[in-house]
Amino acid sequence: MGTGCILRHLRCHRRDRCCQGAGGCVTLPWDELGVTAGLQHRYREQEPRPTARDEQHRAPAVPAVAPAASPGVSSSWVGADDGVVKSVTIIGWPLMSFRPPSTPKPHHNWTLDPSGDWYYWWITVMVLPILYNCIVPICRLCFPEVQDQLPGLWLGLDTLSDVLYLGDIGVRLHTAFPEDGLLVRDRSRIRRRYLWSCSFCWDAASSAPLELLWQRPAARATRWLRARRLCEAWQRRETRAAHPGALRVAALLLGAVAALHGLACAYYALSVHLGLGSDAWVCPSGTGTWRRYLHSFYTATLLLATVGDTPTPHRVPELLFATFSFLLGVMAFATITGSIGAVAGATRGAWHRDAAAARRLLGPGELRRRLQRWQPEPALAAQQSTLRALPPVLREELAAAAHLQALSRVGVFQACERGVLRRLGLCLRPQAYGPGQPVCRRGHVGRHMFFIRSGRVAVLGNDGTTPVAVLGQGRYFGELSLIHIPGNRFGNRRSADIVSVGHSELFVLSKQDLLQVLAEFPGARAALEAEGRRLLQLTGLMDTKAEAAAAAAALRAQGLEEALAQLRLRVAALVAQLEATEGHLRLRVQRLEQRLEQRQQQRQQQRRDAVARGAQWGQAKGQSPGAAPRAQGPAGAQGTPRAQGPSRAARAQGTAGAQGHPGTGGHPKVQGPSGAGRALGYPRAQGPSRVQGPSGVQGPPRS
Ligand SMILES: Nc1ncnc2c1ncn2[C@@H]1O[C@@H]2COP(=O)(O)O[C@H]2[C@H]1O
Repeated sequence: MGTGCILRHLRCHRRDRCCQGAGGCVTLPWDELGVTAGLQHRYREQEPRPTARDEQHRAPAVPAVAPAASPGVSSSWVGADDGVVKSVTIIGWPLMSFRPPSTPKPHHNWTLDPSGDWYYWWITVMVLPILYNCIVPICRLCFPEVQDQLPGLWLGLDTLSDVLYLGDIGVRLHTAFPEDGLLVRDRSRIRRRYLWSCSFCWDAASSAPLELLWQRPAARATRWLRARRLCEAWQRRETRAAHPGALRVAALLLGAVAALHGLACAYYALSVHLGLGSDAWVCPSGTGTWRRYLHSFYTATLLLATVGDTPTPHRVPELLFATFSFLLGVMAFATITGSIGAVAGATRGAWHRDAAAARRLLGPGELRRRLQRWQPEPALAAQQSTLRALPPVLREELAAAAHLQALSRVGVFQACERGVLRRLGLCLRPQAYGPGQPVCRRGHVGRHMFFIRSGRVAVLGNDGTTPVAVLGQGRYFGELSLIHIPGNRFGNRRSADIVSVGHSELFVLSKQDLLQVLAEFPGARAALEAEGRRLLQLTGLMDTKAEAAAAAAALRAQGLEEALAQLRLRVAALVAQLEATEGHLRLRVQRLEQRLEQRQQQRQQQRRDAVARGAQWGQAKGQSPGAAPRAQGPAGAQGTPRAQGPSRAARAQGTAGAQGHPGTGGHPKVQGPSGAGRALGYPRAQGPSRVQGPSGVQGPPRS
């Protein structure tokens, strides 16, 4: 939390309602949530503020529609606190205090906080009757003279311990219990939980008044069943002790002494049974009670410690007892060795050292109590770092193994193929949230979707304080702003504030990954969209007009797309036709050119032949040089009229059509294309009708 925020809080310290708005403080029903305000503010800014680009894509307006509690979603709220003003104090400084706008008049709810002082002192007191019942009745049973000497004292102590036992049941019926890191103070829930638990069975059995049926100290044997409470008391003592290691060693010694005491009593009872002083192994007779007890305790110590310095047993009961004691001793030795190792273990010691330092710094108060209840989540960080270090294939396998079970519990993915879940599992990032820590903030641009692995989150209403729904394990949220649902009034913005109720563990999936997965698996997308639409309709966040308009626009767009597709098809067919025609024409033009060339060659040959014949004819006549016939074209003599220069008509045609080129030996020029031919880009390709016939071929070049 920034300094500005703290100052703002200090300014509105005594107001009924904190300032609200972006960057300001938001009042939450702390008494309902049981959450520190500091946590709320600290994490308010967790989701990034919208960027300019996001602003462009934002929905037209964020409406002020009160989301109704959805019938399909549980809206029960647990963990309600006592409704008084909460404050956060650090080293004596009241940093902030909040009073909800409509705080109900606090009513006395007699419940004990299990981490509070009252409970701590009660359970410390309970150590005495439990120890009494574990140690004294067996002694009274095995040493009848002890029972007989002070019957009044034992009756009084028994009664007192029984009263305390019953009182303990009463205390347990009023002790709040933590759920997701929050205390449940609802008496009916506390009662129900205790009465249906195993603890109640043990407690009831340990308080059973069997002495009414059998007036012997052995009837109190069931009181031992309360020994579990002794362990709890010890653990609580440890959390407050400055030197928990020493406390554990003390507990170990106490346990050893109790075991030795029990064994000593059993040894004495066996000795009485075999006859006191009847051999060297049994307890000697003729001494006082205290002396006999000490002798028994000493022998039990030797037996249990497996020192082996005891007199040799001869009789069967003696042998059995000694063997049993040795076995017990071995087990006790192993237990003690292990416990000493645990005491020496650094991890817990370090935690306690840190916690003690933090407690000293924080002093008494709300924050200290919350710190005591706080449990770090080292597992998540370890998971992440381990996964990062692995090769991709192994990482995928591990991610699937780790997340598949949790993901398959998510309703919308239950029907999905395993491939979707595996793919999703690879993209998920676990994240832990503390009590009251915000996960999403209404109006912010959505960038992540969340799956609840454990714990619960509350969806807050429009006022940002009233929970409208509580989502538990296996549920998901934050999808509405990521997937495009036509008619969603909030568009790509969060439609509600979401806070973690207690300690919760979520899987976070980024928008990019979600869209990628949904693109690969359209079935999952359809399911998610259908579910989102249902939620929007239930919460009244669906703009039906916009939805209808979007549906109509989609229909129009679909029609246009279909028309466009048809148009594309027709164009493609035309292009194909054009290409075919073009190929065909090119082929024809080539063939015509070849034929033209052949004819031209033939005519040239004819012309050469005609000239040669003319020359022969002249020589054969033997004419004089003056009367030598002019080398006339064959047209003038006998030459083929075609070999002559082009006639006027032919020439006229030649200009329009293919004219022979005098300079190039009368090659006819193929007329350039016109119209479609030119459009084809083949200037020389002309239909055969345009290719000049032989009349177009010019006569032989003038030499
Ligand atoms: N009434 C509701 N019940 C359950 N979930 C809700 C309710 N209102 C909103 N949400 C979820 O809270 C999320 C807030 O962010 P989104 O709008 O992205 O998506 C929203 C839904 O997933």
